[in-house]
Amino acid sequence: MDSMDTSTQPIEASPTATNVATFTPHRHSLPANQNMAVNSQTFSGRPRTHNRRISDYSIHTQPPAAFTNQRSALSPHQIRQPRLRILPTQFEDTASQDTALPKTSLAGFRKIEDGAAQIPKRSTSPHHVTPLQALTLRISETFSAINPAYNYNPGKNPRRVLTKPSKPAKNEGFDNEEHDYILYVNDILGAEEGQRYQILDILGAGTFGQVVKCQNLMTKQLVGVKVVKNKPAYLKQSLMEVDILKHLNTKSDPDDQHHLLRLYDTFFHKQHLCLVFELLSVNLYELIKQNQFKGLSTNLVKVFATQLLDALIILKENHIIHCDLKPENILLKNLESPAIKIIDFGSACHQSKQIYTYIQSRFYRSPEVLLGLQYTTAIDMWSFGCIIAELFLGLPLFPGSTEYNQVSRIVDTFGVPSNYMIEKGENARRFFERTGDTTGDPKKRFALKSRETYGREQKKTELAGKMYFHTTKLKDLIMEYALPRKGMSDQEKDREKQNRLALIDFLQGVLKLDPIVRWSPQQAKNHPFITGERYY
Ligand SMILES: Nc1ncnc2c1ncn2[C@@H]1O[C@H](COP(=O)(O)OP(=O)(O)OP(=O)(O)O)[C@@H](O)[C@H]1O
Repeated sequence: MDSMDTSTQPIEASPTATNVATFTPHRHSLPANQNMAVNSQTFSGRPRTHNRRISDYSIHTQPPAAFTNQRSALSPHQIRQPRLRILPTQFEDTASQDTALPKTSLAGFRKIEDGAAQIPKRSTSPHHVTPLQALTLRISETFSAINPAYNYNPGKNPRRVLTKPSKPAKNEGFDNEEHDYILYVNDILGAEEGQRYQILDILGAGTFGQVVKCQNLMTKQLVGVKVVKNKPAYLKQSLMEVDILKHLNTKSDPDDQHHLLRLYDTFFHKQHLCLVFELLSVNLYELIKQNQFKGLSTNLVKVFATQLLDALIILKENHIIHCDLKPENILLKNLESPAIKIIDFGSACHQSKQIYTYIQSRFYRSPEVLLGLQYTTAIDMWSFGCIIAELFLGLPLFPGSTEYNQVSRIVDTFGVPSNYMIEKGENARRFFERTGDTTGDPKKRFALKSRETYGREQKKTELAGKMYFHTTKLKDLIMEYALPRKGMSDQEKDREKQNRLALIDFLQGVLKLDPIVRWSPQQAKNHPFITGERYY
């Protein structure tokens, strides 16, 4: 096992693990009583790359009865494994024909984003104060009315801390033990005129630091500020992110037309590098989750795919590899339209200056990286294919629980890679062995080792991966997923069928095992799934 592979360990295995996402989907198609009889389980997934996070998510769902007997043994840290299955015969109202974002999710996001929505509304009468208002919003006035000596001074309020852990430990007490700057609401980042940012809220925390919503005190512009950890390795890698974003923003995409994050400014605050970004909205993983993991319509998937390909063309032209493309790193610009941006260039590199071999988040890790081959911008196309399938299906296409499990899922769907990939790949002989069989395809002389053989050789127990779908065949998976919708006309059914056939062909092109023949973003952009031409 790769020494950096944290995939088989519980989440605390990653020294920098910071993000733990908890997901609670339920399926509308289940009877209400089944939805209530929740059976909560967890699986460790969302692995991170070199020294990066493992997230862990819980899925609360009741499995369709037909599949309950297909469960395989659970690993100790997978005791609450999800048992979500897609029943081919199950009809769901998922495939909306338009490209609007799912309505339920928007409502959900607004609630989260607009804190005011949760504050009780004031009475329309200027004089009337309800008891609830008197004891909440107007508590200070109420105390003053009771005791004229009472004097409320907001300056004495305790500062609301946004960083976890919040105990000062390093950098003269400014940082916690994880080298993160301890952030408080309303504190100011930066000191120079025009570069002072008031902290409003936390947007996310990752391997490299924390991202906070801020307001520029001079221009009043709202921005996202990444406050990088105060550690040389993170600083060095983040300076690379700055270089790449500056190049992309100024040279490759000066007019901001290609769905790449904008970097506005950089400065240092108390020895922390701060990156000022345009403020974006929720990520595509959140969108799938808010849609109860049901998957998005083919039309909406197409809209996202087109924008991603546009961005990937620019990256390829500039020989830049993102190295960590996944739904969490694709953000909606706002909640009103499906416009997206790619973020997190913290793992990105120039194709000719590769530093790491252990890259990409496991679910989206390409065959060449898994096998330990030289890699190119084609690894982002593999991640792209996995993301597109996930947007449609609502669940990851290859949710590998370990590196072996990741490889075996890919082999189950697409077969064994060509001889040359296995012969040249530094890690390949861990997973594959030569077959004695000289009949059949001469380009395929290897077979995947059995789980038992792999476990014995690696001196660890390799557990069977969980099946989230009823089939490993891509065509069946796409064609049988929640179709047909109730009330669909024959014409609509035919259009949906065409869309799906085009999607299958598209995915087969961008998910080619061999990076040399895998489609480039430009090739993929000309496919009928994207152009809308009829697919036969
Ligand atoms: N410009 C932005 N606008 C809104 N939210 C953002 C923005 N940039 C980042 N975020 C939020 O902050 C999170 C962390 O950001 P980012 O992925 O850049 O950090 P990281 O430390 O590199 O994380 P990772 O561990 O995934 O590499 C994102 O998942 C996202 O939710």
